[in-house]
Amino acid sequence: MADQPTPEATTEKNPPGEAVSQKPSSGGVFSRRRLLGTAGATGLALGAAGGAAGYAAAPAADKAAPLTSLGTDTVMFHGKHQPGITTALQARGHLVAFDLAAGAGRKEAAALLRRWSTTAQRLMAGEAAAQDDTDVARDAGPSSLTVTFGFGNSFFARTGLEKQRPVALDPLPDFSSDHLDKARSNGDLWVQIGADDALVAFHALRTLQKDAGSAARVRWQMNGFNRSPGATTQPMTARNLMGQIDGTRNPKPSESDFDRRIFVPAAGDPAWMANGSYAVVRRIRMLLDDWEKLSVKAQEDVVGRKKSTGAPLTGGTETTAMNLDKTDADGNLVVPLNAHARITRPDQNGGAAMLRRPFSFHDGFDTDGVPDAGLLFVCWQADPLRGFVPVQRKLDRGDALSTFIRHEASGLFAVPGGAAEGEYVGQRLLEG
Ligand SMILES: C=CC1=C(C)c2cc3[nH]c(cc4nc(cc5[nH]c(cc1n2)c(C)c5CCC(=O)O)C(CCC(=O)O)=C4C)c(C)c3C=C
Ligand SMILES: [Fe+2]
Repeated sequence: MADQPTPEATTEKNPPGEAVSQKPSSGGVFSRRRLLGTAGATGLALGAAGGAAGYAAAPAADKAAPLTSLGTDTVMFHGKHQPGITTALQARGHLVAFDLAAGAGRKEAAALLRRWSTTAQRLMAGEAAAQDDTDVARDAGPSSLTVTFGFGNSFFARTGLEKQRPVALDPLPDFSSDHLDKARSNGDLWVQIGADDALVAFHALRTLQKDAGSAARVRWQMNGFNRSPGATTQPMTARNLMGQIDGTRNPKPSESDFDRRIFVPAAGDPAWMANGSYAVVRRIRMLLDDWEKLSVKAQEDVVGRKKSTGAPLTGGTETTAMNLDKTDADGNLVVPLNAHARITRPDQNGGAAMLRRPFSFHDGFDTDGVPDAGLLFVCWQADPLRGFVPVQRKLDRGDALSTFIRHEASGLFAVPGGAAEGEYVGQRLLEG
């Protein structure tokens, strides 16, 4: 099995938050975003850069120097893990859940995952869809397109695979602050699409939806975005719609416990989830009218970090360790007890950790002018009971940020390991 390039490339040479592409032809590693002088990533990297393949390649006579390398950046479909987990944040994202159609079972699901995998592989390589391509992504390279597939709890009963359902897919507990819309939650199948070009991302979404044919129909869809590569003068961790630097303390692939925290072990249970991960998806509305009324100082107390730099309120730079015990001249804790960045720390939650890989969203304004905007919070972990659940329980009991956010939809999905060459995603489940 060809592993995806491991993100060790995020080393001292590449500051936290920088995306790195590997260029297999030269064997060397170069950072596209360093070349472009930008970032907007989570400190996670990867992607093999290659020439734009398939219909993205212009006739030789017309070839002009590319404006940037953004279009040619390619992430590999085949690998130990699925793409879109440790891949640097992309500028555009679609999250979409499908339900199997009445009468569709294991056979139809297997055929669908086979079709989807073929499409994902082709599109991620910059090729056209196998049939009836719409030309929407024509002229563009793969633009770091990733497609990631997952299974929801309800998938297993519908396909007669109950015995294969992981315990980790048991429904998430209710949280007292939840305002969940069931119609926009969960689903039999989940697809995450990310790309640095909006047309490339839409093209993938539409192609995969057409591939579903009569086997499955869309249950819900959410559209998100992040900063575009090249927008900042230097590599930086992304900001969210509250203006905070968000992603600083994500686990790093270079850390020794990264794999253990984020991925199911190769010998894990059930066997078909080897090298997979569990994705928790939450549509979190930000109450921006209230948030924006706060002074910057008050906003910083909510999080426990400086808004401008992301540094802890106890001093230093973005990556300086937070001094949890530091007090001011009046004896008050500098980082308040309910500050979000204090209470979400693994050392305050029995070691619970997750990899946050969100997209921002903005779905217009309500009739009263209130923005329907926030965070499509996607987090990855080897086991939600040792990742999202204990931390969200803690947040539910008293997080300073909770006054300014509302969880509106929720999903939990089992995302199997990456497909080997010649395999489709989920084959070990569907044909095991
Ligand atoms: C249950 C998990 C979490 C939810 C839900 C959540 C929502 C949420 N967070 C921010 C903004 C920030 N979060 C930050 C850190 C942080 N948040 C979580 C977990 C959840 N956040 C964790 C595990 C951490 C890291 C803790 C640590 O290891 O120190 C930060 C600080 C900077 C950073 O480290 O990323 C910000 C800012 C928003 C806006 C939000 C919901 C909309
Ligand atoms: Fe957070």
